[in-house]
Amino acid sequence: MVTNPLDYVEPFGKAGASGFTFHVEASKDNWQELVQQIKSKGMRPGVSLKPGTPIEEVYPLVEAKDPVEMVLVMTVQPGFGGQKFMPEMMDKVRALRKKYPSLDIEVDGGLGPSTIDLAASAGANCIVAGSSVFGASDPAQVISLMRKSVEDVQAAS
Ligand SMILES: O=C(CO)[C@@H](O)[C@H](O)COP(=O)(O)O
Repeated sequence: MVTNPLDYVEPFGKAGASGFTFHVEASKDNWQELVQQIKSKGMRPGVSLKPGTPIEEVYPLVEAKDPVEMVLVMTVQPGFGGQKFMPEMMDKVRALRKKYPSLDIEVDGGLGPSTIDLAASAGANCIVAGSSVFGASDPAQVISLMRKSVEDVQAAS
């Protein structure tokens, strides 16, 4: 998380990033400008929220005339890898999926074989995973397992 995301839009765009996700907590006063700047640099805008932030805070950004295209629900406190997944964050994912059936919903923190089904069944379709992949003896197998969990939920809905 950075506290001044606007400062990073241009350098990230120049570096070739395809998406730019900023924290709603760090952009209360300028998220509209941020979204416009991100799009003007050819990147896809997303918004993230910390575990203590109510999900309702991102609704205006999803429903704006110039909307974000992805919501990232943090399932740990932002900062470092290897933390424990917070299952109670799935209430936020469920609320988002119910309200926005085709929105990209990402989860980040503590995702792996033991937590992926909870996230996928709640409606998450983009998964950030660090420790479970990089610490695995067979990373490709862990990725396949998680992809299948998401695909199985999508196929059933
Ligand atoms: O960096 C953070 C949070 O800021 C981590 O959540 C990683 O993005 C994912 O790491 P694991 O939890 O999968 O180890």
